Amino acid sequence: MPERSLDAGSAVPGSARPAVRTVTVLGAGSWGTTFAKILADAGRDVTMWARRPEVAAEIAGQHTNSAYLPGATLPDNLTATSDAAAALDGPDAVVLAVPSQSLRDNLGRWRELLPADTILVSLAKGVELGTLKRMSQVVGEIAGVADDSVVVVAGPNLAKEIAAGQPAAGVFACGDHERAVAVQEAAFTSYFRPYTNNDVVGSELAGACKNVVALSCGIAAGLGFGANTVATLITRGLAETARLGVKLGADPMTFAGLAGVGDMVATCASPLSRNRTFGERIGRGETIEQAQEAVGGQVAEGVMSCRSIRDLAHGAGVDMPITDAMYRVCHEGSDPVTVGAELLGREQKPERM
Ligand SMILES: NC(=O)C1=CN([C@@H]2O[C@H](COP(=O)(O)OP(=O)(O)OC[C@H]3O[C@@H](n4cnc5c(N)ncnc54)[C@H](OP(=O)(O)O)[C@@H]3O)[C@@H](O)[C@H]2O)C=CC1
Ligand SMILES: O=C(CO)COP(=O)(O)O
Repeated sequence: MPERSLDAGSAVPGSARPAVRTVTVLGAGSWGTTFAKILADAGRDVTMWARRPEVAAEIAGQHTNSAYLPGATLPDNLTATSDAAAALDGPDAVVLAVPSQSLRDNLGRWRELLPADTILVSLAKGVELGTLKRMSQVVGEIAGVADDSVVVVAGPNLAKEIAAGQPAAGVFACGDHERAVAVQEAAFTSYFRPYTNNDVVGSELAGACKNVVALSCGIAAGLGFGANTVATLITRGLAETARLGVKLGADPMTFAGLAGVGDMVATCASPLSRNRTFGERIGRGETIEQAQEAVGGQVAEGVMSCRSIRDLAHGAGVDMPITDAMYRVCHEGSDPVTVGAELLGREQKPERM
């Protein structure tokens, strides 16, 4: 049984707020499936698109997604298909839940199928290689909508915990407050509490950058270092994230919120994080390929985003030493111990710089 009635998302009479009663989630990985479960538990009729027919059949027939969320049972008002046209037959909102570097290609295939005026929601936490665009900018370009009309989901949201019903909060950022509230209402359950925020730039950059910092925390753990080292990386990682964000127009307070410190702490500290796990394997001396295997074919966005965020920071004239270090480890084959020593030995400076 859904927790909330289907009327919960009705448009407020006389208001510009769109109603969100039916939702399509494009992508059936860990977070896509968990977010779909949240929406269904909140009373929405949800259709998922999975690129592999067997995944769609399992979700629709058995109400499970054993490859991504073993042990979780999905609600009856959540179904799935591998036919994108069928999935996109008139939903009030469309949630984009594929990895960042695949969003442009996937969305290009779906563009003609998107219903007019549907609310587009982005779950991806990354910065596109080459274009250095945030995900809402990619969506804006491909779907032909204003970037800040896209609702961006951020915050400390490790999928497996939320799928198990553990309490968490998220932030839904959008330049159009009514759209953010419409999705907030559609995703409010007893275990997931969404907040709204109008800082799309800050929320997206916070979500992308923390994956890179989580790699560094994983490496530190893999090298055998303890809480002081991890806390130092979290704090200085947040400092360089905020430096980039503010330079690119973000509200500095976003980095003190769920999208900032919230997600940074959850991802950098949890063994459930794919990025942290990836880093830990590297710290233990494994190769990039072995580390990728450890995350079971799932996406560790920081591995690609350390390159795009580094390029973005260079272009903006912002110093991001931890991101630079992760780029060198992941893409230039640098030794994590040497890179760590260089990070510590940088020129001394005041904390707030
Ligand atoms: N997992 C989490 O806890 C959270 C994840 N996020 C973010 O959400 C986004 C999606 O993550 P998540 O659901 O966890 O990802 P997963 O790696 O768990 O799943 C990716 C999904 O996208 C599909 N897909 C479609 N096209 C591609 C492609 N070209 N390459 C790879 N996969 C493709 C995959 O299909 P197939 O199964 O066929 O490979 C799969 O259904 C990421 O940006 C992530 O950072 C945000 C918050 C929490
Ligand atoms: O974004 C996440 C938690 O908020 C998930 O992090 P990972 O992709 O590292 O698992």
